[in-house]
Amino acid sequence: MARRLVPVVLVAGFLGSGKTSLLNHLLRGNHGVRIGVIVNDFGSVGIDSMLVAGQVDSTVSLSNGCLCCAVDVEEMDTMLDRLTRADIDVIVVEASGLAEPRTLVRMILGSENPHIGYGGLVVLVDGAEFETNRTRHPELDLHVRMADLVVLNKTDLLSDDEADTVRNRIGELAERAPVLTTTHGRIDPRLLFDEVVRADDEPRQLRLDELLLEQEECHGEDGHTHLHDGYRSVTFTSAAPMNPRALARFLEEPPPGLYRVKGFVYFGIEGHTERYLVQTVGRHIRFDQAPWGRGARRHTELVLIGADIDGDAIARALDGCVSETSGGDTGPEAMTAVHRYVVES
Ligand SMILES: Nc1nc2c(ncn2[C@@H]2O[C@H](COP(=O)(O)OP(=O)(O)OP(=O)(O)O)[C@@H](O)[C@H]2O)c(=O)[nH]1
Repeated sequence: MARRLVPVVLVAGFLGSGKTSLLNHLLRGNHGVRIGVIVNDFGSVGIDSMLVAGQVDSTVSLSNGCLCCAVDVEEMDTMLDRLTRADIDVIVVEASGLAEPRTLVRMILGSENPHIGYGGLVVLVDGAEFETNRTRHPELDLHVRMADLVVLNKTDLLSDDEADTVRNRIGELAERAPVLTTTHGRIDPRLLFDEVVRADDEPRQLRLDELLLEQEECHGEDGHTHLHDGYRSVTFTSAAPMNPRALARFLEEPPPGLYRVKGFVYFGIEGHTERYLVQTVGRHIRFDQAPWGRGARRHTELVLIGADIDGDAIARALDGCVSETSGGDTGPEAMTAVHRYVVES
């Protein structure tokens, strides 16, 4: 079996854009997922980590300033290592409002920890302050461009027209990244990580986050009804093998709004008939090879998740990646298109 990887999700955004709010929202509505948190405070007082909903055990706080300049890769690896040993399902790094996301992305992609995988760069935008902030800090445009997912926050402070204007601006910058519109960072956690089914679901004491969730539900404030915001998932299956070049092209140039793809693929090419597990976040692609279970039917099954995606167009594009419809090109050499993304375990 391929090793289970702990995704590391990076949450960035300018000062006050709503990162801590989003993190707290994830911690409260975690659907049983064990979330490890690295909070990167700017300055010597760990304010942000104090604001993170009581999850002190699983929080590693950096009180020595901005992550991108104060922590080298080895130090980051030590923190990630500590969290992966603690039986964590996902790690969320909240970057300080001044951190440079590019450095963080490089740190995760360059990490030598074999237990972690890149979980995506989420960039928050303060809808009310975006134009002012980007005038003063032009580098914010670059941050939005790099995002795998943009969260347009604080829309309660905007009229519909103003929200459209900011959304269009983000669309120009981020081109294909999905844009979620929300308040108080309330996005659907399932966009960032999978729900986990545990064998030990027997009666037990509620954890703090579950208590908080229950309290929110009592007050009718559970975010679930507001979460969806155009987010949806599409499933694709094919019994016929997939064309590696065509599928790689599809993943490299994902349709607008597509954020994640996960599942397994059957290429059926001589010497490459094993099961290829695929995970993408934005344009970051990863394949792992794994044997088929005994008696398992050879086929492809993908789940595609995004915001405002066109399910029919995606289905048509993937139908076009099935070998028999894509017109040949399926010799063993075609597998190089996929093998460059295979991670040896
Ligand atoms: N009106 C409104 N206020 C919000 C929203 N989201 C966050 N806030 C408020 O904005 C302030 C900043 O939010 P945080 O979540 O702390 O932002 P942050 O990005 O972690 O801030 P820094 O750590 O300073 O970079 C807080 O007072 C929040 O309560 C929103 O959608 N609407």
